[in-house]
Amino acid sequence: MNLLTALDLRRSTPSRLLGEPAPAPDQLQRLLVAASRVPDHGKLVPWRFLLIQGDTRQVLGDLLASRTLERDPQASPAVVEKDRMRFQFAPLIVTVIGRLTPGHKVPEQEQLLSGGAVCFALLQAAQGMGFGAQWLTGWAAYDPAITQRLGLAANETVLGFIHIGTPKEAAPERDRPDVVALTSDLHL
Ligand SMILES: Cc1cc2nc3c(=O)[nH]c(=O)nc-3n(C[C@H](O)[C@H](O)[C@H](O)COP(=O)(O)O)c2cc1C
Repeated sequence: MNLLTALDLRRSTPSRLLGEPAPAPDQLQRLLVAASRVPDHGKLVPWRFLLIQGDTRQVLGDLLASRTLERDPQASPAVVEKDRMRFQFAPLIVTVIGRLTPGHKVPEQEQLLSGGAVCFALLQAAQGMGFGAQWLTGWAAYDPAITQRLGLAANETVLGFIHIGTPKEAAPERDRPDVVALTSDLHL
């Protein structure tokens, strides 16, 4: 399949539809290498990967559940359970962490964009290898108590939790943007 066709066929597989098997270690390595081939102004490599897999997913889910109750003691059991399960479906979550260099001549926005490109490339690479994937953040990506437990430094931020696994069923399609309506010519 050529690249253009692959782009046309890309879609997310919701994490709840993802299961075993996960990419094997050599496949994961291959995915990360492919995803790292992104534009990077200043060659800062302003991102890194943190893998969440195995029992750690359950531990993290429990952490999210207790944090939810800490943030809102009135949270319903359904909400708490949803948070407990967030990392339970896909067997592998690749956390893409932005590592910003403040004050650099390359603006922080561009550093973040390079990391965003990594997230998107990872989705494409996973699908290209026959896996399904979804880019998720959710409140946990921005919660200081959680990001501290993930080991993020002060200049780091979660750009995405990329859930990867084997689709249990075909991913749903959704309406796509009307590019004609979104496109105009510059007239000066
Ligand atoms: C930065 C970012 C964060 C996202 N976080 C969430 C999320 O927390 N929950 C969610 O349901 N979708 C989230 N999405 C949307 C999904 O990744 C995905 O786009 C959506 O499931 C539609 O699938 P598609 O990729 O086939 O368009 C996020 C997307 C981006 C770019």
